[in-house]
Amino acid sequence: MEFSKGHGTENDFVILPDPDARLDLDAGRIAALCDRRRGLGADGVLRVARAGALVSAGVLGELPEGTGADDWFMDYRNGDGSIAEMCGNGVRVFAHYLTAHGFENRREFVVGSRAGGKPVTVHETGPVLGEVTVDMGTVRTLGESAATIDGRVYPGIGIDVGNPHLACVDPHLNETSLAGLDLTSPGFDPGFFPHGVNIEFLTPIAAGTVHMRVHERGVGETRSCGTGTVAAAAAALRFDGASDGAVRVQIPGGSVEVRIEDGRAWLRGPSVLVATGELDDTWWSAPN
Ligand SMILES: N[C@@H](CCC[C@H](N)C(=O)O)C(=O)O
Repeated sequence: MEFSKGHGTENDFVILPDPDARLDLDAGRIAALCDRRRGLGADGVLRVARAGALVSAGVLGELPEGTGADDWFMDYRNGDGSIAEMCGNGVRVFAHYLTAHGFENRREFVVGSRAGGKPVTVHETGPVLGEVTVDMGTVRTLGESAATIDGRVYPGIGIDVGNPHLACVDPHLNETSLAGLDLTSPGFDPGFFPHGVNIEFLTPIAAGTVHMRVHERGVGETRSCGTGTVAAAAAALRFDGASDGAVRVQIPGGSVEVRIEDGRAWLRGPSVLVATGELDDTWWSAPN
């Protein structure tokens, strides 16, 4: 069974080409595959399948908005095996993979996701390096909430980018103090976020840039989160009393550019394809 491995600003994924949606991606298998000791190791899995095939296989109940049956669908799974609606870094890596591996000849096309079809523009696509812009769609503000770390409260704003985020802009944070935060298990209000939440901690905008770290639902702290960078940019602009603008978001794994206009966001950043190989079928049928 073929796999590839790739990352977007060090948010890493195992990519499973499965155009006809034949694979059984149960949570135990995904968790074993993503485990950094007993599996290949990754923050998540991207299954590459036709949207129509996923509907026929019963993985999707119906075609998501803006997605055609022949569109490629990013069937995203978190490292713990849970399903998430969207992954911003994942879409960039997915689009790069499709073009670099001959699944797609166009440079502009739609990638299906559970949060709807996401138009992409592939600026560069080499065997290793890619650069992609994703039209992330609507950024929806959910209201004020807060995260806690070691009893300290970080006020934040709930933001829906297809998946849920709590973006906490703290004017007392700088790059150094941000690096010192313990993001093992930040607290949040489960009444506000009944399905869990991705939590971003960030500095205000200075010279067009924010510094951000993230704790992802279903994974833990990651080196980057694309949807999280969009939520962070929206929260940072709002902190400055603005709604539109371009923000460079610096994360531990690199940096990306987010542009927000009239409540819609675009995410531009790199993608790296690291390896392609074969998973052992015996291991896949009973991972241990
Ligand atoms: N890393 C992703 C987000 C993946 C999903 C997230 N953990 C969730 O459960 O919502 C990104 O780049 O956006």
